Amino acid sequence: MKRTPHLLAIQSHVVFGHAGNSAAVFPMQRLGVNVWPLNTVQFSNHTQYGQWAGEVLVPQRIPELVEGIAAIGELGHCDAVLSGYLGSASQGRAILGVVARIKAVNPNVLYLCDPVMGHPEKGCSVPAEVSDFLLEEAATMADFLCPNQLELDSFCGRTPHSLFDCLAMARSLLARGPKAVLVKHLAYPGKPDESFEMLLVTAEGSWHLRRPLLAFPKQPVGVGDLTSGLFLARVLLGDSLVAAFEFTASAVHEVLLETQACGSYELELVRAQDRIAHPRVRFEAESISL
Ligand SMILES: Nc1ncnc2c1ncn2[C@@H]1O[C@H](COP(=O)(O)OP(=O)(O)O)[C@@H](O)[C@H]1O
Ligand SMILES: Cc1ncc(COP(=O)(O)O)c(C=O)c1O
Ligand SMILES: [Mg+2]
Repeated sequence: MKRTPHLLAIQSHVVFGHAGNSAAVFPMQRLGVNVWPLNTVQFSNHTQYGQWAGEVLVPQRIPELVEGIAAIGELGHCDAVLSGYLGSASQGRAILGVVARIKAVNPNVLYLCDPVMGHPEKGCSVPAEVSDFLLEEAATMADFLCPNQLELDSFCGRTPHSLFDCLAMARSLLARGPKAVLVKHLAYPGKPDESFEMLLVTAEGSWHLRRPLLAFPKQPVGVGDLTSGLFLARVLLGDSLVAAFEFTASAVHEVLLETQACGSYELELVRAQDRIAHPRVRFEAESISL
C-alpha cells in the first residue's frame, strides 16, 4: 500500500470561517494527506472583516514545536512544508530554520512558500516587514513559490503589460531558486473580463489556465490558501506539476461554485468536500512560451 504523505502546514488559524490553515487543512486531509498544522496566529476571523481578536505565535515556539516532533522520532517522516500567512518576519526566519532542520533529516522534503503580503486595496493586513522578508529571504529557499499577481508585482518591482509579460515576470523568479512558480491569479491589460487565469512556470516549460470568473457580492477570502494547499497535496500524492495545477484549478472552482450557490461569504469547504476530492469540472492547462 502506498504511504500517506505528511505535510507540515505553517500558517494562520481562524476560529470562525476559513483562511490560512482553516482554509487548507481540511481539503488537504480530504485528498489523503496527513497534515501537521502549526498556527502562526490564532485570530477570531480573517483580517478582511476589518476587525479581529487574537494573537501572533511567539516565533521561538515554531522551532520548539518542531523539535518536539523530532524528539519523538517523527520529523524524518515530514515530506513537505507549506508556509502562508505570517504574523511577523521573525516567524518567517523561524520557518526557514525549520525547513533547513527538516532537510537535514529528509533531504527530499519540499517547501512551498505562499508569499502572503498585505495589500491596502484588498484589505488583507500583513505587517510590512513580512513583505521584505518574503522578497529577500523566503523566495530563495522555496521549491515552489505561489504568488498572486500583486505579490508577483512586488517581487518584480513592476506591473505587467501583457500575458507574456506576466510569464516573463514569473520566469524571472525561477532564477531565485524555486523549481516552480504558480501564479494563482493573473491581472494584465487586455485580460478577458470573463476569465480567471493562472500560470505555472517550471524549468521544463510554462502553462496557462483559464477558468470562468464567478460573480460574488464580496470576494471570498482563503482562495489563495486553498490553492497552494491543494497544489502541494496533489504533488505529494504523485501528480506531475501540470496535473496538480489542473486538479487544483478544478477543485478550487468547485468550492467557489458551492460558495456562490449558498450565497456565503466564507468558503463552503465542508459542503464542497466531495467536489474537492472528485471535481466534476476539468480545466486543461495550455502550454505557453515567450
Ligand atoms: N473563479 C473565480 N471567480 C471569481 N473570483 C475568484 C475566482 N477564483 C478566485 N477568485 C477570487 O479572486 C481573488 C484571487 O485571489 P488571489 O489574488 O488569487 O489570491 P489570494 O486568495 O491569495 O488573495 C480572491 O479574492 C478570490 O476570492
Ligand atoms: C488570517 C488570514 N490568513 C490568510 C489570509 C490570506 O487569504 P487569501 O488566501 O485570500 O490570500 C488572510 C487574508 O485576509 C487572513 O486574514
Ligand atoms: Mg493569498
